[in-house]
Amino acid sequence: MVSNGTDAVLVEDTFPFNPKSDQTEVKVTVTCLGIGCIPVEVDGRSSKILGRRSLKPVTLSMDDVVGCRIKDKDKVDINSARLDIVAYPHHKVFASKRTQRRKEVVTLTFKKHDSYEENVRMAKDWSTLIHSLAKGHGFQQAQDITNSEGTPSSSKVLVLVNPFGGTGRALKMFLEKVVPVFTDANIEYEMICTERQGHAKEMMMTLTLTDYYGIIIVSGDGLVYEVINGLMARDDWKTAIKTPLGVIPGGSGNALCSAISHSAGEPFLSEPVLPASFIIAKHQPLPMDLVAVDTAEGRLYSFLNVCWGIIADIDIESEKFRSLGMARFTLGTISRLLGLRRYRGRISFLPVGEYRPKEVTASMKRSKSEVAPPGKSTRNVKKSQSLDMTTDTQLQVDTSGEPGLDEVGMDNAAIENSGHVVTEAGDAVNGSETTADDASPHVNGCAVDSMTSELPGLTEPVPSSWVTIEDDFVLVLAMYQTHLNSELIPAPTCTFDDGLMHLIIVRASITRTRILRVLLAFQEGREVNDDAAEVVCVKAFRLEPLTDRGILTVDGETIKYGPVQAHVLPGVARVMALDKSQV
Ligand SMILES: Nc1ncnc2c1ncn2[C@@H]1O[C@H](COP(=O)(O)OP(=O)(O)OP(=O)(O)O)[C@@H](O)[C@H]1O
Repeated sequence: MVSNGTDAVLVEDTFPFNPKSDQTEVKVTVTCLGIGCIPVEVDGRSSKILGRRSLKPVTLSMDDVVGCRIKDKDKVDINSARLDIVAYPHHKVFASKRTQRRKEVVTLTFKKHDSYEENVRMAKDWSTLIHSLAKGHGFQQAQDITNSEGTPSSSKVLVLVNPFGGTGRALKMFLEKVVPVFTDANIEYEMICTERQGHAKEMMMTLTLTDYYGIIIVSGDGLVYEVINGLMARDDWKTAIKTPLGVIPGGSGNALCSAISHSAGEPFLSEPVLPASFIIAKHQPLPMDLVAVDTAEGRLYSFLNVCWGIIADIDIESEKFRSLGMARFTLGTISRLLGLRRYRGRISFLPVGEYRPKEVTASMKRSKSEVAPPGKSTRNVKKSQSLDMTTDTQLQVDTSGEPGLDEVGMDNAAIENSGHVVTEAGDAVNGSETTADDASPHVNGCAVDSMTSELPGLTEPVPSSWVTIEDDFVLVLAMYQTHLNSELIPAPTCTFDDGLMHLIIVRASITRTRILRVLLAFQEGREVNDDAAEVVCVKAFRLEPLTDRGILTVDGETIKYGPVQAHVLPGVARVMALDKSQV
């Protein structure tokens, strides 16, 4: 039924499953619970009631089990002890190819002994074992359960609910949908509703963290950002930031939660709350990179992205339509495509491995005089007619037709003088010789990977090992999670702790139609395939906008417009996620 040679049986017994005491065999292995023949409740209804009268053997995967609970004493059979085992396996959605998790409860009745105490002790042993296996602790022997490595020291989590996040239903959602899963998974919690912007950050700065084994954020990315920056502002930030963070989608974008669901293989569809609650119930904290972002106003700690250009504009300018949920992004996209803006700027970065410029033809042919030294302005480089439109301008609004290369008929020669500049120490134009090993650990003698390391000041030149591009851009987006929101997946290959930023650069030579295609690729989680767009894996970057006005965001929050630079802090934080490879 359950056991095979590699999945040894840890405990087994027979149990009565009806008042006439028909016996059925139940076995527990590291990976599953195998039951000979027993009624199972699905969504609160018994399988008998559901019409499955000829009951078949049931196998519940430990991956789907969230917990067990000893039930109240039976009023009739007073010496028996009953144990509910709760799982959330996937079920097919009617008339669809999709599956959805649904609750199933298996009740085992322990009545071999004459006293309730002895029966309940047995039930508790089973409960402890199953509970530990459900959390992914791979015990080979039942007696190991007393030493459950990884069991948190505190028994409760702190839940922060932003009552105004997203469409303002976070509290109701938590009470109605999340609390039942937490109850099934024996999760104790303390809940606090945030009272104002900044409240969560203040709390994190003074909280006694040992009182909790994790912090659950029921809101959007804004509250996660506050929690992370609050933890990083503490004197004990090195340990504080290791507090596992869980997220329930109560905002409008929910990028982190979408990334967590995606990486766990749990589709973030019409019902994202149950999978998110399930993932938290499984409690498998994974390391997560943070990114230190230096701005003119100081340092921030970021977990999602740094964004400049069309996507930042869409995100921030559609804030006023927050009550529409995800629809606000669609509305914003249409508006920004109609009034397409290009931004002049300089992007410098430390690539991982060899950097091969995507839009190379122009750069390759460029004369030495057009190649700016790192950190030096190249504004006086001669520009083509079309790109002169945006040179030295404020933010440009293009109200003409398709604006890009296609329409104005720029050829390579024109591009050659267009002000696209790629610089790099050594053989700049032919691409860097830098290898992953060379690139990752040192920038001007600083270990970029080290949590204490610093990049040069924002006004100092970038290190000579960096690549610099000066051009007109439609988008510069540094991603370190797969998702931008629940519908856009610009960096599908990102993992929580890959120690990288995926720098997406879209030049202003792109047309509206092609931008739409890029956005479609983001929506479908596909690789972007456009001559004007490139994705570079970097350890650090500096972005210097050369327009006076524009929107720059970190994790969806607007920051002061001006130069920013960022570097990765690999795996410093922890997030409650599921490693699909282990599921
Ligand atoms: N009680 C409150 N009143 C007003 N603002 C609050 C309160 N609690 C938290 N906030 C702030 O609300 C802002 C928005 O919250 P959050 O980002 O979590 O939701 P969202 O913007 O809808 O989601 P997303 O960021 O995923 O789009 C955050 O900046 C947060 O600090």
